[in-house]
Amino acid sequence: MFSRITSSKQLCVVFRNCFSTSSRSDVKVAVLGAAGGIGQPLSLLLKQSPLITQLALYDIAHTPGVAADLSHIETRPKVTGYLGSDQLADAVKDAQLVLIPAGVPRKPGMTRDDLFNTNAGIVANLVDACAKNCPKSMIAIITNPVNSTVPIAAEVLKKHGVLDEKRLFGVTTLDVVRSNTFIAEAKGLDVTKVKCPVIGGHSGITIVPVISQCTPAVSFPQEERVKLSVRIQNAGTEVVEAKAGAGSATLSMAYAANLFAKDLLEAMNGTEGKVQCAYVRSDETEAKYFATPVLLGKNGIEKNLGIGKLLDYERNLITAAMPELLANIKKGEEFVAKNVK
Ligand SMILES: NC(=O)c1ccc[n+]([C@@H]2O[C@H](COP(=O)([O-])OP(=O)(O)OC[C@H]3O[C@@H](n4cnc5c(N)ncnc54)[C@H](O)[C@@H]3O)[C@@H](O)[C@H]2O)c1
Ligand SMILES: O=C(O)C[C@H](O)C(=O)O
Repeated sequence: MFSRITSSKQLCVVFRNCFSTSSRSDVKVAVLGAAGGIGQPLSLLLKQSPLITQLALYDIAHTPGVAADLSHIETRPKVTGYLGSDQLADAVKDAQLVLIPAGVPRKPGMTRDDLFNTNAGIVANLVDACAKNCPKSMIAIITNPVNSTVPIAAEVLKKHGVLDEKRLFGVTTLDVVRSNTFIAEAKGLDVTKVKCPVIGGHSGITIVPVISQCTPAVSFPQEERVKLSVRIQNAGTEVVEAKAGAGSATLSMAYAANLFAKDLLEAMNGTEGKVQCAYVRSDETEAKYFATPVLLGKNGIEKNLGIGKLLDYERNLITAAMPELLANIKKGEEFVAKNVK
């Protein structure tokens, strides 16, 4: 091939074609809270994506350093840093995907709902900027309490008249990642082949692992199934306690959010068959928001794949989750009604 090249212009074309990626259009991804425990490793993982052309990093502290550091990596996304509320609009302007891990994490003894008072306002403010500057963007909320911050985001977008429920996600991928890991460990399976859906919400008993739908199929005596399900529900707390005051899951969360973002970006780019569990607007149960597997497409959620067949035990877990989930959703909606103009 190279023997037939006669000019430097031709060489450039060959070089570009050899190293081109599957996507040629501009894809801007913004991370809000990019200097945090999740934000930094997540941004590092996103910096490795050939599907992203601009990686916009926003935080209220430390983004110039994080952006300068990441910008030296020899990968496709161009990194830009934004610091403080004056630069928020530019950070999200025309983004196709906004990932939000901004806000405070738990300390031992706290529930995710204990973060509501601090994080509700942070999420409302960041989503307000998205509504104004990138109204068609996919928005993926990581900030806890996810059960409430997703309804908050929806209500803010609704106030601006730009809510598209197919483009709003609560990121619950870490629950799936944990289930896959724990099941593979328990059964001695290749963890890369294990896929276990987790549905419901993202806090304590609202997390509902559906081990009966795991692939490959696995069976457990009931006592062991209960123990494993409870461990999955409490896995976040396991990390909070191990970190002993220094925060919650950051590295595994960055891995999980990157997995979710990768599948969503690929689906937006036309790859078919990408499925992830996510906490989304739902008609599956009486809860307005409920995590289930969703088929991703160019415009976000192509199809909600639903709850599927459950064991009585799993159905009972949903029943037990419902009061807390409904209260969390109501709390988020009421926050916007009372506090956001
Ligand atoms: N969805 C999940 O599965 C999951 C998993 C782990 C953690 N989380 C949640 O993610 C959030 C972040 O966790 P972390 O460990 O990265 O916390 P962190 O404290 O390490 O980082 C949070 C970052 O947010 C920034 N920030 C605060 N207010 C902001 C604002 N108004 N605008 C922009 N940035 C702002 C901070 O400066 C900080 O850099 C927490 O709420 C945590 O509970 C969710
Ligand atoms: O447990 C937390 O507070 C963080 C996160 O929601 C998790 O599941 O690790």
